Amino acid sequence: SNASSVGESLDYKITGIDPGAGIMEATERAITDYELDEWDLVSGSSAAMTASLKKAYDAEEPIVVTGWTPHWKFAEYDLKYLEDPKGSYGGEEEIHTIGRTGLQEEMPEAHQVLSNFNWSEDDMGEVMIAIKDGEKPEVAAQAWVDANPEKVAAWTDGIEKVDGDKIKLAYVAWDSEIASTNVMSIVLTSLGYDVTMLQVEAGPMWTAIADGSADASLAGWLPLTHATYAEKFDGKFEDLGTSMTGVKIGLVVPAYMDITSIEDLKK
Ligand SMILES: C[SH](C)CC(=O)O
Repeated sequence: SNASSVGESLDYKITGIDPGAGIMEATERAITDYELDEWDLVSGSSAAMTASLKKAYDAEEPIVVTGWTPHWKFAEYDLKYLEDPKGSYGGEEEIHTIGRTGLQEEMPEAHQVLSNFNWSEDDMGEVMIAIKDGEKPEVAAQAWVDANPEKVAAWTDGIEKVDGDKIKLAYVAWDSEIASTNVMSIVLTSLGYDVTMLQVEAGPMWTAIADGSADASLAGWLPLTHATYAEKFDGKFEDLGTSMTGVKIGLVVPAYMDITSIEDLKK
């Protein structure tokens, strides 16, 4: 029998996430860069992608997903990134906190906490995995805050409490940002803020910060992943710095697949 090509075994489909995510733009770039002409990128959502990943993995079937680190899937499954010799996905990425331009003068205390916010892949992983295992996001976040008073104090020490000031945090339902936004919501609430978490798609998230309808977001993946949004809204947002470095986006497959590079998808 003729050995089916990788593409045939995958019906030439890459399982993506929400269409506005930067990883989707990077994957369209990879399809061009690697001349994957017969391939289609299927959009959906982060939750749908992880459901498809589980289904394929449990059946030990082939699958290629748009993946990123940090993410609980690497703790759950034996996965690997496909090498990206043409650099379609960039190199080391960072998670930035972004704020609307008036934030510092109007909400100095929140601006300071948001600027101070930083945590590790392990910190985020604890919250993400608890949520994956069925915990409500706000419960998982509260448990992490309760267990890490010294890490939270490093963000909030010396910052005056406020009296019910309203603040709106915009985010996209990526597991990483569900975790960080729920933790920050709890921390800002402990400082007296009345916090609203606004879950939107990536484009509307950046738009909300730029037009001031949201105050801040912990979901700015830069320098490459959200480069298009950062350029589009240049001058209309403030970069409050990184909450995590050494993060990554790319194409991810189960370790049981015997391909190692995006180049191998052409075979
Ligand atoms: C899915 S990554 C967290 C961010 C992005 O791709 O826009």
